[in-house]
Amino acid sequence: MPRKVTYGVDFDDNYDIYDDYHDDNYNYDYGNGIDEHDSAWESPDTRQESVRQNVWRCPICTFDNEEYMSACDICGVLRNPLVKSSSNGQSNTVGGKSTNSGASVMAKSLFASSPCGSSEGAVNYQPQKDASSAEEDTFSYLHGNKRGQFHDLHNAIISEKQYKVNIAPFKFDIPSPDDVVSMGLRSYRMGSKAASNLKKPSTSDAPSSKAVDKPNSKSNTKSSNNSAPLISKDKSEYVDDDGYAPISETQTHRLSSELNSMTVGHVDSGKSTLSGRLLHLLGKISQKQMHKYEKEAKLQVWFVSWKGSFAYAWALDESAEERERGITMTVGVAFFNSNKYHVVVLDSPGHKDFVPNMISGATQADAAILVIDASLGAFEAGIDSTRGQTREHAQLIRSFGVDQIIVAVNKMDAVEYSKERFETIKFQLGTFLRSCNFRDSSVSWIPLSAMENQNLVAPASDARLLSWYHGPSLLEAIDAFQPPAREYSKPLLMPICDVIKLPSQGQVSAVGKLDAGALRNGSKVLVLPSGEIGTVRSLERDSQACSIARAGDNVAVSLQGIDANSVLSGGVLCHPDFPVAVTNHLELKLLVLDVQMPILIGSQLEFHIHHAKEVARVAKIVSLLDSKTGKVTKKSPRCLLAKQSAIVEVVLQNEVCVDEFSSSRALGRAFLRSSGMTVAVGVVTRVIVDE
Ligand SMILES: Nc1nc2c(ncn2[C@@H]2O[C@H](COP(=O)(O)OP(=O)(O)OP(=O)(O)O)[C@@H](O)[C@H]2O)c(=O)[nH]1
Repeated sequence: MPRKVTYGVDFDDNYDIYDDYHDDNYNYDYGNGIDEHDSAWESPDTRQESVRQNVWRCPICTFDNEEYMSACDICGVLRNPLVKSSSNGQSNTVGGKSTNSGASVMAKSLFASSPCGSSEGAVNYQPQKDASSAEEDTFSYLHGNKRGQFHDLHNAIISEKQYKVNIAPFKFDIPSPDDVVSMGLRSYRMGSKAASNLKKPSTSDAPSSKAVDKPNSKSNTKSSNNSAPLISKDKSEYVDDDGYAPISETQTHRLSSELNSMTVGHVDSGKSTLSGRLLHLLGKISQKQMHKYEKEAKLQVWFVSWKGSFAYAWALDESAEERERGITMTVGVAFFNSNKYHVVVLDSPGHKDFVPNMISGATQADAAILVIDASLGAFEAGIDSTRGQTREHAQLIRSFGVDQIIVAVNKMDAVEYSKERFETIKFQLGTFLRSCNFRDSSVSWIPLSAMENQNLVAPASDARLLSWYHGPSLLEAIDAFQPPAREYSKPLLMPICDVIKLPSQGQVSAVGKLDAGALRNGSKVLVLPSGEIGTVRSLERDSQACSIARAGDNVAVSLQGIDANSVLSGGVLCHPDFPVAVTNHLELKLLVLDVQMPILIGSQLEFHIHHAKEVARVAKIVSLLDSKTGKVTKKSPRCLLAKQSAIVEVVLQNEVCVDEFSSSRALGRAFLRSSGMTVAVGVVTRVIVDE
């Protein structure tokens, strides 16, 4: 296949806006010291555990743990480990601080040998002393943090009875009867009956065990910048017409990770139908509900020839206007469980007018399903550089750092399941995706039909497809995604995508995905840009109350002690000791897309960053960069043309919450749009504080 594209933007593989911003740029390796980009981050050597009433603050991730916890519930750092290591039996601590990369050594010793054995050179946990003597022990914070290991470590510790570490069972908070915020939200979403039936969560609701990811948590929510309501769906499991049984509850107990998967693609490619069909097949939409959708859809689309598949899109396109117009306008949110993941489906709008909503949704995506309409002429329209959204969506999700995608070549029924058509699409689109810096190994190609239920959750049954396709089904391809890395060991950061207000009760909830850190009921949070501090009153994940949420979780955070008007979508919740910058003056490294009009000094553009949108003026074009090397090729050019990369300064009409990309991916990616098109993608290189 040719390496260079013959159309579209030539994104160089080396150009780091599309590149991976790999671990060397963005690594929290405590074993090697501190991330030099994060100035606010104290050296573990200088950080001390702070103890407040009934809680102790983890020195690594800043999470406030209950007094009885011996290890941080989020990052697993031991509160008070006794380190006895090295083959000569001497402690590896100097001045009370660990001199080696303790966590990985400890994890290794725990997993490599019998938990109660004490192999040479291993670090052993001593039976814990009483609380007072434990307090006297030297703090020895763990270094060498590798994501995921701490939880395993933590689990290994708490399951090992010989080592008494005094970790009391996790205590779950049940909303008190007068907790109207929590109940209000729940009844709003699930109906009062569901609310009253809500059981006390089981102890397996601890974040590491993911028990909230129950297959019968059946809510679909609609999220947008416009405080769209969170709407519930009926719940019941059933066996599909095709005999496909949904994944069982016992299977889901093995789920390891939450995965935010976004469906993107050109208008009418079948994103909502595909998402709705998946939910239906996986038992997330009951037969009863499906009949209801069918009836409603039949009434509404009587003027076109009726297709049963309309009803599937109904599940995701919930607003009256979306249903009436037959298009998705905001990002539909729903959940299902695959064998490996708790999948959060973000169904994005394909119409170009709603790309800003798609951008907002993409802030939360870990992986994407790029839906392609295989019908003759439709694929060509989607890939068209001026009118098609396939290209824009692929560019946008890549520049959001999403590097693993499934290309779902949908509507294969419309082309008689033709292998040639599939191969043509794969060749043309594959060339473009490579030019956006998607690696071949991170792209799966799945031919399917959402309407005829071919190759979605089980192998295809149509002989025309079976004759040449023997690869994975869509669900298998989803399970093949690599688990997303999470920033558990950083201070709390949650970009707010939506705000739910219950004015009658004066209550407010911020909705979003935790980008870093963790939250629990009672945590203090700083709300920016308003600068107010509130207290977490309750947390909801998948419409279920939970006591704790951590990086990667999509939650509704109900706040108290705060003016509801100070919580805005586009804002941020963060740790009070680690505020992010709020500014209207930024330096950006940009890659200009396939634009017709040059970008000039003084150009007014739409500026998008996480869930915020502002008017931006290009104040200065500092330099042009070589797109291969990133070196400055020209200082102070007068304008920017298609495919050029550059350093620019922009001034925004209002302040937004930002961070440099090297410190925060979520707060450091920006998009510039004009006349309904994305004209440039970029990263924040400097937050400029004006005198
Ligand atoms: N033949 C055929 N039609 C399909 C298939 N999947 C979806 N459709 C039809 O394609 C049309 C658009 O489907 P939607 O699911 O609304 O498409 P969408 O991509 O979500 O649309 P937007 O979100 O508005 O961009 C509807 O008429 C569907 O019935 C399929 O597999 N085969």
